[in-house]
Amino acid sequence: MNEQITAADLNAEHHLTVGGVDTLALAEQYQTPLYVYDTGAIRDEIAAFKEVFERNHVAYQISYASKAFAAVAMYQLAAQAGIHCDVVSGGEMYTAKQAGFPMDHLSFHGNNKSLDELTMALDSGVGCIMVDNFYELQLLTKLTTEREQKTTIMLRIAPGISAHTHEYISTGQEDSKFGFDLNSGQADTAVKQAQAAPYLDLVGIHCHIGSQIFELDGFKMIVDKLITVFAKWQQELDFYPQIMNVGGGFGVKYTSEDQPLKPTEFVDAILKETIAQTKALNVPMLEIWIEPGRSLVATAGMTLYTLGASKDIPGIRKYLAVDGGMGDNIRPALYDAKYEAVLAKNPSLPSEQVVSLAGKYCESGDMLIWNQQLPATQPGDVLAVLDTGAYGYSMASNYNRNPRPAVVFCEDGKSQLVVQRESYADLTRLDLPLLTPAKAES
Ligand SMILES: Cc1ncc(COP(=O)(O)O)c(C=O)c1O
Ligand SMILES: N[C@@H](CCCC[NH3+])C(=O)O
Repeated sequence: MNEQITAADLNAEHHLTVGGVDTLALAEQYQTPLYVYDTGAIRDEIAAFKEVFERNHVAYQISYASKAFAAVAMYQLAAQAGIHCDVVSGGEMYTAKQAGFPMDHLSFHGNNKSLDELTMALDSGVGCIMVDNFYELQLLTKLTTEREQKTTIMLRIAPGISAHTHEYISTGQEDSKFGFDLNSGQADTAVKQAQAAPYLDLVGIHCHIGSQIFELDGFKMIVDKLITVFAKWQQELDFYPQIMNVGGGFGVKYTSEDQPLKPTEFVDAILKETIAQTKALNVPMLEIWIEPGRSLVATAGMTLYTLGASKDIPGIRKYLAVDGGMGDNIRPALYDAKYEAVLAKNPSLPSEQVVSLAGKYCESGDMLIWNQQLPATQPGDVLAVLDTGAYGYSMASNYNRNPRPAVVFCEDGKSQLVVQRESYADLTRLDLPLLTPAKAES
């Protein structure tokens, strides 16, 4: 059996369950493709992060990076769990607002926030703006001065440290579009400008080195580098950051080949390094913020698909096609990301075939999994692709005019639809007919 599934995940009929709900019943009730989440697992991850901070007696904030999975119900779950959220667009901010999320618990990120988005953040009382560049700093200084509105900010710093991950999801290196460059002194200038802005309250420094990180080194390096800079800023600029935000990026296990540390082990190491370095450099102990996205939701989610066509090329490969693909999970095509799938009706059956799981989109690259071992299958069987909870639904598209799937939350044996399946009518809702009058036949 797939090592990510245990006997406890199967019910008496050997069907795969999620949050105690039978996945075959979910496929039947809500149709496929379907994103399903074990929300108890998300709550457990949040509780585990809190426990590490509390065990180390460090003041903290957990800010869920909602780009990983944003929906009204997810912001509500985050609010129930008492954590903050990050948003990176007017759309995410709006969704959080619609969810009734406390806006002062939002942080607003982005490397090109528009005037409209910044105004929306100020109008709705967003808790902290993560200023990314000089253009934004000037815009925000002007806006807050005109409005005479005190606004809490942090500066996002590019520390010049590369994380060992896919280059598209590595963000901390010097050559990055995000943040004020530390090594060239841009960050020092930004601190001075923020200090001079009458309505900006610079409470801390932010840094995020990338996503799906498996090693501690990068995190330890940013802690060391930031605290060294903080010591310098104390002396030279009389600037004492209260908060050090180390971002997210904690790697998760997608396949049996992945051997990540537990997300909480990353945090434990970050806290211990911070305690040691602040003591060593005589910097007051900092409040630590983290921004986990993937690690809160990835393994709590899976996607259910129904098998359809197959193509067996003798001596080459057997393709099995599912009723979704790159429109609901772009990660394999975009990052060569790996996933594993199981047969929902009995994940413990022995493997009888090696297949490659194709999507239904008009692209040869629309492949979800290469070389997956599976028991015997037939059209109509439900497959569960595991660990799709992060950057699946949130990066979904309507490519080929396929409606996006529904999302269902499951917990304690009960399921709840939280995002409806798009309909064909939804697809044309924003389309307008051609205005040019038909040419008269001559
Ligand atoms: C600023 C920032 N914070 C947090 C995250 C969340 O990262 P992850 O989903 O890898 O935890 C990201 C995405 O990489 C990010 O850009
Ligand atoms: N979307 C990426 C992660 C990007 C993180 C955003 N800064 C992924 O699926 O892995």
